[in-house]
Amino acid sequence: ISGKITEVKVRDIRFPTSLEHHGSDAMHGEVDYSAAYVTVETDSNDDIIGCGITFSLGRGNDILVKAIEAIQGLVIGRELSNIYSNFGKFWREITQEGQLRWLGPEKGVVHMAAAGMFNALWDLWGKKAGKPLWKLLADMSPLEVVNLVDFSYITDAITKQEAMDILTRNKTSQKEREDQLLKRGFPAYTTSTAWLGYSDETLVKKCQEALAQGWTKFKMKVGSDIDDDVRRANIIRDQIGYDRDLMMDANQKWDVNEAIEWMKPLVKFRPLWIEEPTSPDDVIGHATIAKALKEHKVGVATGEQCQNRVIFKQLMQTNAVSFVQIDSCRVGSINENIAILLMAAKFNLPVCPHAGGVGLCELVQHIIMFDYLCVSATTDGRVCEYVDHLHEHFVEPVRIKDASYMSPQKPGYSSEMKAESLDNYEFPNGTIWSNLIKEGKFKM
Ligand SMILES: C[C@H](O)[C@@H](O)CC(=O)C(=O)O
Ligand SMILES: [Mg+2]
Repeated sequence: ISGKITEVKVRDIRFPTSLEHHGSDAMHGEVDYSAAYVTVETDSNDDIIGCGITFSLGRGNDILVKAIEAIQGLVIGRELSNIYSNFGKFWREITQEGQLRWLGPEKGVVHMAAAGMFNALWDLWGKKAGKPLWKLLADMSPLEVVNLVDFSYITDAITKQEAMDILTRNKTSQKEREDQLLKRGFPAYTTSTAWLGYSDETLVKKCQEALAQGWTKFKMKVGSDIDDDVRRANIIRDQIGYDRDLMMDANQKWDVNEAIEWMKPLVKFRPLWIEEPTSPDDVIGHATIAKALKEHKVGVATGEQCQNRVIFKQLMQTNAVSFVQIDSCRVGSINENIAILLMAAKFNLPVCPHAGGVGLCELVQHIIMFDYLCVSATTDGRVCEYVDHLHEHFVEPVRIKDASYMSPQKPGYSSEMKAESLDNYEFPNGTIWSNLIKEGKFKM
């Protein structure tokens, strides 16, 4: 790939989802799904622009924009051939930059900023290669994949050679899985039916709509009030029955012992997992909860706010996680997510990605499809989250058929947003926001 990066732009894009309580949970009451939206331009004459996002809940999205601007200078002027010929090395150069790393390292705003930048660089690579990213990755040799990854701090859990072995053993059967993927897609579950701020009537209506659309796996929010959780779980089980799967998500609400206690009246609803029962940094706490819930056959899921591959490693090493929830915008883009997929394969744990928000479904579908084709090589016990909001703003929105993600076909990472949406939802001066502010519906 020839050419040089000439420009990186970042925009603060926000959607007023709080107006209808979409996205609400026990810790994040009123949220405005937002994207720090990155575009990367080059000096080639092909009009191709790499588009990437990183995700936030509204306030603070401007901080993400600033953090991405802080790495702009490290990217502008770089030759594409130099970046992509050893992408793992370039990833390390950016995430370990001697001054910026003090703000992380590899965690929080700076790491999410790196995710936004690398997501745009991945989109650019896919578009230049003329392939959707799942396919670009799937067509790489095991060695090329391994070279995308920074193995520092995880070699006690997985070596490069072990990663090569995992990728190599799956190559011969890859074609069959690709045929399956193109026909059937990758299995999904829905979270859109049971946000915490929805009334009981909305809950029933949304469950019925989802059942009519063929959904078989559902996630509900818990953790604000135990009686409320029991009532809502009853409503949902009444609607979906016990042949379908139900997952529960506490979004970090509890202390460790509180989580174990709180789950006691909920285990009778047979949740497949309890998600984020406690602080995302508490590895031992997750292990304690997982051990206590094992007899009830309730797994522990976590990852959407897991800061990097090191914490994922520890969660896996200590049996603290039963479902690994990678996220496309929290850790350092595809490069770091591949490290997590490889560790999950080594520890024999299913990866069930976190998605939703704005654009998270569009992006993470590529990663889980690559996992199916080249890393785990199975869909057994695997399911990718789906949330039915804001897809209309994307040039290639996700396609769901029979409760499965159908594989994206356009070149790139499906991360490009429509120009009109960007203009309307730019914060605070886009038309949507200036009207809301004028009408007094939003306070700065
Ligand atoms: C604040 C977000 O909507 C969060 O509740 C999403 C989440 O936890 C999930 O989708 O899982
Ligand atoms: Mg969650």
